[in-house]
Amino acid sequence: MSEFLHYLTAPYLWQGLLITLQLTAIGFVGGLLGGVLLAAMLLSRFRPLAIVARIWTTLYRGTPLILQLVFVFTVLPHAGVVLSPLLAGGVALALNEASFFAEIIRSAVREVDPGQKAAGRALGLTPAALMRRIIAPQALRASIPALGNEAVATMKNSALASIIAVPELTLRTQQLASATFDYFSIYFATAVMYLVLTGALTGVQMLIERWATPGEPGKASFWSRPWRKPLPLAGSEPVATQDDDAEDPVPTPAAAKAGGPTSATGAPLSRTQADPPPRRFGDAVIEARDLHKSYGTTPVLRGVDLDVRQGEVVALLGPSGSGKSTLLRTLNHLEGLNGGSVLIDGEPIGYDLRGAELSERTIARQRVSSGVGMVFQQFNLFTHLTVRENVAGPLRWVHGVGKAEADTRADELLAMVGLSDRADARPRQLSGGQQQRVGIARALAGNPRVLLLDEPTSALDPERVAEVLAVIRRLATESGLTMVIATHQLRFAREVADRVAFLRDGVIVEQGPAAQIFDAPEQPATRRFMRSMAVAEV
Ligand SMILES: Nc1ncnc2c1ncn2[C@@H]1O[C@H](COP(=O)(O)OP(=O)(O)OP(=O)(O)O)[C@@H](O)[C@H]1O
Repeated sequence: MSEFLHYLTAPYLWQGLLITLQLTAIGFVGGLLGGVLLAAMLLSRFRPLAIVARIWTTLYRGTPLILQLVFVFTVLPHAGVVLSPLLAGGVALALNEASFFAEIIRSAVREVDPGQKAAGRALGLTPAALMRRIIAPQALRASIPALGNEAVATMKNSALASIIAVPELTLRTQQLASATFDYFSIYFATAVMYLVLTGALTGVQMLIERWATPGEPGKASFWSRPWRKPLPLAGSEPVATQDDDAEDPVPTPAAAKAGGPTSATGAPLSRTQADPPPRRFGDAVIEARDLHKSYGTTPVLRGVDLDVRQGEVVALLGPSGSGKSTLLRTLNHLEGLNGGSVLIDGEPIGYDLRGAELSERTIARQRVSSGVGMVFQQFNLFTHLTVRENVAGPLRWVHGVGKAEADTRADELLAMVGLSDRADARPRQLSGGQQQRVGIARALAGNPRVLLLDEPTSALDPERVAEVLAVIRRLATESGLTMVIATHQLRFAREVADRVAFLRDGVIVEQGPAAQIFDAPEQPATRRFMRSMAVAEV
């Protein structure tokens, strides 16, 4: 025991430990930076970059680290790069770890909910803003356990640097044991040192995980650090609270009544209905012409024509799979087209005048200037942000509104949908109905001219449907907002829609005033659908 304690405190081994820590730090930090770069290349749409990154990761993951160490140490000097053993060991470790980090980061980025990515795009976030504000924070959080594992692996792998004479802990252990023949005590002391270090790394990982997990009761949260929270503003307190189970929780959307939400100062956030862009095609805000869309070889839209006029509420009805959601998603170019065109206020969206698809960055700007907001079936709230941040964030990142003003605006909108008291909650702490009301508030924040609602109540429990329909009903009847609603709620559609378009197999088989389509549909398919849905709704 005394030998063990003697070696455990031996300066010779502690110096080795210090070098092990240095190697680990170089390997981890360098590996992380390289991993981010490689992951970006792997995810790039520019195929040559992705191919280079794939070859690199295959080479580095497919060959032993010990060979890579020798390679860096002995081959680089021939290219005029002479590194000390410590630096060569650190660089070799970093190069090796980079390919593992790249795969961790790549898969974490891919795992971020595609619905949230679609919501970010629909809100007008550019690809860079989407990555920075929505994808990276969530991917980073999801990567923490795997990154922690890699930190431990880097430390253990650093022992292999002894092969190029880096005097780290393992090499010194071997040297000391060979000189004293006291193998057991020395190796035991070294094992304890490694265990303490790797245990400390695991502890740090767990702390970071706790810190970065938002909304866990009793846990400090990276995303809700006190110093990140907005200061309370005079008059910015939510003005109404609402019972979760209330049937009709919506105060009057006064801002929307006045032509859509405006900023806290009363100034337009991006554009206003009082100052519309010049229209070239009469009163139509949306003009969809001969839309064709296929997934693979399966046609989903087969020549859809749809005009929506300013202030009109159009209900898209049709059997499941008829293409309602797809049609809505083509209207703001969340889905590209195989044929046809969409004009918003006379301007094509997604394509230039020659029909070439524009860059995502340009399309993001088009989405903002065209003023098309969207509400999703699955809500698609940003799960790493609070309710208020979900509404205020896009205002800041897309419309350039200051934080205080954006928060005030968010609070106004949350009051409007009856969720003042949940502004600091995380989306997963809300019921489905509440989440959808936040989704509506978020879509209204940018002062849209047109609101697309993609089956806004389909994912809700029956008892939550009424609260969301109440919000939409108020918007439809009081705000003057142009709306296109895909829905299976016939009674609701009949109540709010000015016009109904009935889709079947990717074609609008009948469209006209709501009363006519509901009371006297001309097409047998429409009649059959209305009959079957009426039975289902009884
Ligand atoms: N990303 C996709 N990849 C492949 N097929 C898809 C995709 N999205 C939709 N589809 C298919 O396109 C067809 C139309 O889907 P869509 O969601 O537009 O219909 P819908 O009328 O909205 O249906 P529902 O009322 O059930 O939501 C369906 O057959 C669906 O399986």
